[in-house]
Amino acid sequence: MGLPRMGGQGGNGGDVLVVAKKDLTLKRVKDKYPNKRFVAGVGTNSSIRALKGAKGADVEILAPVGICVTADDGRTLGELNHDGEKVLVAKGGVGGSFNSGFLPATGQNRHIRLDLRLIADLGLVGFPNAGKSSLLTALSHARPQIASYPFTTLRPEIGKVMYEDHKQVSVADLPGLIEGAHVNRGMGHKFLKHVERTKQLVFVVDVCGFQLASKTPFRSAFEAVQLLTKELELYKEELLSKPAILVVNKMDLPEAKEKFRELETQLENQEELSHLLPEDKPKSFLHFKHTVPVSAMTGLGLPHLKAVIRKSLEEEEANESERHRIEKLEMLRRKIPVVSKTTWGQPHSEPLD
Ligand SMILES: Nc1nc2c(ncn2[C@@H]2O[C@H](COP(=O)(O)OP(=O)(O)OP(=O)(O)O)[C@@H](O)[C@H]2O)c(=O)[nH]1
Repeated sequence: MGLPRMGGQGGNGGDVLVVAKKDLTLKRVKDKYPNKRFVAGVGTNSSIRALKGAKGADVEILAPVGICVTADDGRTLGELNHDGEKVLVAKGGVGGSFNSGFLPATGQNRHIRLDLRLIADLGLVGFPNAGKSSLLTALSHARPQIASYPFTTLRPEIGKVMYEDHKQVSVADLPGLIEGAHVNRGMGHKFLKHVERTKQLVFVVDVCGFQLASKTPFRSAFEAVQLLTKELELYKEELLSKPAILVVNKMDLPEAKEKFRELETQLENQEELSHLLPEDKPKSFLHFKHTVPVSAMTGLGLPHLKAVIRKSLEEEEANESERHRIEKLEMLRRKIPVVSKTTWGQPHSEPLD
């Protein structure tokens, strides 16, 4: 409020902004703000000592880089592509002054939606040479570089998997992960930062295991799965809450079938076998929605993998829309007071539970 006697001007209300912060994930944002309601500070009235009242405190909603902010009418309010970028979502009301009869104006009030712009539906995660690029080529129309030495993939290569009914699914081949990627070894963070921007993960392992270099130890397929899990966990644990599919590649190699059976048994008994793993085993084991044996080279198992990918995405979409429906209902329930019919003339409100 302005102070009429002195022609004073009240302070403006604070603003609500969304601010991009690197290394944040959408899940962390959700957990941090369970109420999903943000109210900026009220401006102070003008007084004899301060004819112009102070502005109310702004509220900053921290969100991951790559966020698109939309209003509930579908209008895009802004995109945040770099750390520290901000978008104003609700402006505080202007303080009262001579022009407004010294009364303050109401601030903006908005429902917003935060969407992480995904680079692809699925992200291929695997140690170098597991055959991610070969798999992407075999599944889609991408033409990634393929070579028999590690780190061929330097940046995410996106391929489109086509289905007979023209449905398309995008798959990103993320640069080769190595042990210690979470501390930025190899392509470390460059790789890991993309993982958040895919809906689901596809772990790719060589059925025969791998050895990164002559000085590093040999890792079985089972160990590769656990080490990949550990790398993701150490970087950002919540990445492991994404649905995951395990693709066991190079099934054309001799003894692949026996090795695959062995891996299946090991995955069924992960807890009991944890003592066999290297010291840095993951805190919790991943349970894959599907485990699919393939050969990117001969095409074995690829039609099945395509079907599994689609099924998994559709299942998640159904879960997601159900979650949205429940959230909307919850929101309505909190917002709409019920006017009791029994107390005519004296409406009283009660929550709709
Ligand atoms: N036998 C066999 N070899 C394969 C198969 N898939 C890939 N390879 C070979 O494995 C090597 C590595 O394949 P890539 O597709 O480049 O592996 P990548 O995981 O993308 O490797 P990075 O780009 O380093 O992360 C190449 O020599 C491929 O020819 C397969 O199904 N069977």
